[in-house]
Amino acid sequence: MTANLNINYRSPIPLGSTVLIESTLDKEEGKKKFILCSVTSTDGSRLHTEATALFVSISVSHLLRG
Ligand SMILES: CCCCCCCCCCCCCC(=O)SCCNC(=O)CCNC(=O)[C@H](O)C(C)(C)COP(=O)(O)OP(=O)(O)OC[C@H]1O[C@@H](n2cnc3c(N)ncnc32)[C@H](O)[C@@H]1OP(=O)(O)O
Repeated sequence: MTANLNINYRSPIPLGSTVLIESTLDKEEGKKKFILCSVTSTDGSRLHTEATALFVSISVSHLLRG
């Protein structure tokens, strides 16, 4: 479950262009997974977007609680 999501938009993505999206597991602490993500041009020369996210593992009952 997404607990936190931060996105920095560094440069516009031209409509119709192809981009490279890379995401990596930065670290894991118990139920918490910290993810890094970037969106670049396919040759990697231009950074479009970078993001960090925290995902927390949950049980099904967490969802049912509402
Ligand atoms: C350009 C790139 C784009 C990238 C796009 C990517 C696409 C992604 C797509 C995204 C699409 C989105 C679509 C969607 O996903 S939609 C879903 C959106 N998310 C929700 O609705 C989540 C609502 N929140 C909850 O259900 C609960 O709060 C959760 C499950 C998150 C935790 O409740 P739970 O009762 O289970 O656990 P806990 O409260 O004991 O916490 C456990 C641990 O976590 C730490 N903690 C909790 N919250 C935060 C926080 N905000 N910052 C920092 N830390 C936080 C907390 O301190 C504790 O740490 P520790 O004390 O154990 O060390």
